Amino acid sequence: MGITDMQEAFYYRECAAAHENSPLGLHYAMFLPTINKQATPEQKKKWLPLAENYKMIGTYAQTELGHGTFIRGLETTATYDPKTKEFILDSPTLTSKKYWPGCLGKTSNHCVVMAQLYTQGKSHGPHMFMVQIRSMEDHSVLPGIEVGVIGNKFGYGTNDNGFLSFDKLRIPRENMLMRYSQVGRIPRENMLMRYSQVSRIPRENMLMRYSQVHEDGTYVKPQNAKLAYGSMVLIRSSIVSDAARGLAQACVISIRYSAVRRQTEAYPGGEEPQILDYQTQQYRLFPLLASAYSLQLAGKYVFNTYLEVNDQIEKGNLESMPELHALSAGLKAFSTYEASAGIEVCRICCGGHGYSQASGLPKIYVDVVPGCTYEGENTVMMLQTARYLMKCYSRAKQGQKLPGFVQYIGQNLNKKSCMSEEVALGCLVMAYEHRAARLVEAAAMRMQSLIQGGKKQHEAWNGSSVQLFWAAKAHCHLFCVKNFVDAIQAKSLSSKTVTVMKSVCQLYGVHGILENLGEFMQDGFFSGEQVGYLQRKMLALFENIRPNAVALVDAFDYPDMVLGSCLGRYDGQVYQALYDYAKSAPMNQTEIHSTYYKHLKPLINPETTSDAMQFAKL
Ligand SMILES: CCCCCCCCCCCCCC(=O)SCCNC(=O)CCNC(=O)[C@H](O)C(C)(C)COP(=O)(O)OP(=O)(O)OC[C@H]1O[C@@H](n2cnc3c(N)ncnc32)[C@H](O)[C@@H]1OP(=O)(O)O
Ligand SMILES: Cc1cc2nc3c(=O)[nH]c(=O)nc-3n(C[C@H](O)[C@H](O)[C@H](O)COP(=O)(O)OP(=O)(O)OC[C@H]3O[C@@H](n4cnc5c(N)ncnc54)[C@H](O)[C@@H]3O)c2cc1C
Repeated sequence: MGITDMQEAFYYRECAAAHENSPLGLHYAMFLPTINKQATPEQKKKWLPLAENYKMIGTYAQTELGHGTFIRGLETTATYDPKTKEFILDSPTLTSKKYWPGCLGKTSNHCVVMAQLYTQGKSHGPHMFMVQIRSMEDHSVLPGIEVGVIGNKFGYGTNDNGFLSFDKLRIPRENMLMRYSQVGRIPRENMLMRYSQVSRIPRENMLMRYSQVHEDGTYVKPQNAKLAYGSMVLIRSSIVSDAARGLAQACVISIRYSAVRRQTEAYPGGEEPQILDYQTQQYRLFPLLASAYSLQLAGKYVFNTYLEVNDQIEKGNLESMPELHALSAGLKAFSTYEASAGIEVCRICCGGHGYSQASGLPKIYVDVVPGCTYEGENTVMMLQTARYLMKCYSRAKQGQKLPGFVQYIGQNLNKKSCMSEEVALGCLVMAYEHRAARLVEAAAMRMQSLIQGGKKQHEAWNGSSVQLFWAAKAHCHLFCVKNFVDAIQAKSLSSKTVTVMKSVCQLYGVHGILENLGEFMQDGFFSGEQVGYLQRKMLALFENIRPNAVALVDAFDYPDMVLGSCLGRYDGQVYQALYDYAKSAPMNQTEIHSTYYKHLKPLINPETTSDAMQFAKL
């Protein structure tokens, strides 16, 4: 299609087949970026044209039957043979078989494989290798490889997630993609070596962007071992917007439908009101609308931060890697948790029709919810963020200045809320900062008390991990609230837009406090009276947002073809669309279904079963 920008290409594909996870999804989302980010210029020159022109079609094969989260526990091995300058890839155990990678089972002819690197008898941890798994002539599986699909899943039916194992497959050193810290360049004649691959291929197939194996097998380690995790950080940074998009689309469908659907007399003999006028419907949907706006802003921020930090990394400055990791890991978890739960609420708010595929909501849900698992299981990601927050806390206690969004850590916790009837945005931010700072401190105190009580570091960590999770979640929630408030206050929006968007932002902050009241009140930061202000403000904001609710979802500007929903159509012709959808159901193409003759007729009219048997033989 000639679109070069990754995001634009994604939107184009979304329009063509919304939430139909593409069998080339991993090719675009991880295989191409991994070559781009983990490759040397020479190797990009060799592979990118092939991959961009769909000669090499690939995926990112890291997860195994036995390990997904714990990358350092992966069992696939890549052992360097200095005699032939090759790596021997092997799946030594049942649990080492790659399992889950998207587009692996039947589509890809290459994959980037994460394997434990062994050279000169020593292990150097997980590294990436470019491996051809199918012939580029006839797509047959190459010798030494077993590959297939993993079978039906909760969703993702259009993606051939697969399994893959190696039986002492020899691969070249050529693909260790390396641009920096090149100690001793790969001999030129090896670099541009024609890329052929069956059994004996030179050692250059190892992705050597950041680390390298010399021809004699000497290993040169990268500036930071986590650079090899870069592709995951990119996807995590993209998933936040992806989750926001799913939640926004679900809000469009459920709020438009709630403006069309009328149900139950408002009073005896009265007309049936739009269900959007029920306060309980507003209580469930309007905060989700606010969350969709908040997550969209958060998604933009984290992706822009990724681009900035990745730029620095490419120039050798790794200083902001930890902060980017903590931000992307935490927001990936926070956004997919919020979006998945929110899409389900949107579905339920549409009653029976929400349960129909005609609503478009099940498809959005099964497309977004695996985001809680892939690219780093959410709890594990939150704990990674907590790990970073603990380090910030101890630095704050030593009087060190903290970067960016973590400056609130270590603040004075004795103050009380400034919340008044007006519910100022600044008081909302202060409340979230206080909550997060308090939970970070509580987790740190818990860790310290366990260690002082004799627990080892890892025991204290596990014994504090619930509080660490709470702290990380509060940190991410603060980020989203503050980022939303900053956007409202910074935006040069028209006064009308600011008024409406300020209400949406206020609702996001107020609702988040009321839904997590214990964490905000545990230390008396809020008085009971101030909680009353918040409750009254929330109900007032529902009334304030109601007249603009449909306009606020129309503003997301998703075309009907992307929503794929009879309930969320722009023209509101819901019932005709549902009826047409039903009529078009394949089972309605015949008046009597063939199974009647075989299974029902013998029960209903046993005497005429013989006709049925005749029919069954047709
Ligand atoms: C276009 C839009 C598309 C959007 C939709 C796309 C759909 C895609 C479709 C589906 C696609 C699905 C595709 C898939 O699913 S692909 C498979 C995805 N799999 C994962 O994400 C695995 C998750 N696990 C991990 O990442 C690691 O094992 C973790 C991180 C958990 C531990 O790791 P490890 O055990 O090695 O480390 P450590 O815990 O000892 O910590 C050691 C230190 O390292 C630091 N550290 C750790 N990690 C990073 C990092 N990344 N950058 C910078 N630093 C990092 C860490 O802060 C710590 O620092 P310090 O505290 O010591 O200072
Ligand atoms: C739709 C889909 C697509 C995928 N695509 C790909 C792909 O293209 N390529 C690829 O390589 N992989 C892919 N995966 C695999 C995915 O990356 C892993 O499933 C994910 O990383 C989680 O690992 P796991 O399955 O081993 O879960 P586990 O880590 O076994 O998680 C199980 C439970 O254990 C808990 N747990 C694990 N470790 C810890 C810890 N340290 N502390 C506290 N709790 C812990 C988790 O919180 C979770 O509740 C895909 C998965 C899905 C569902």
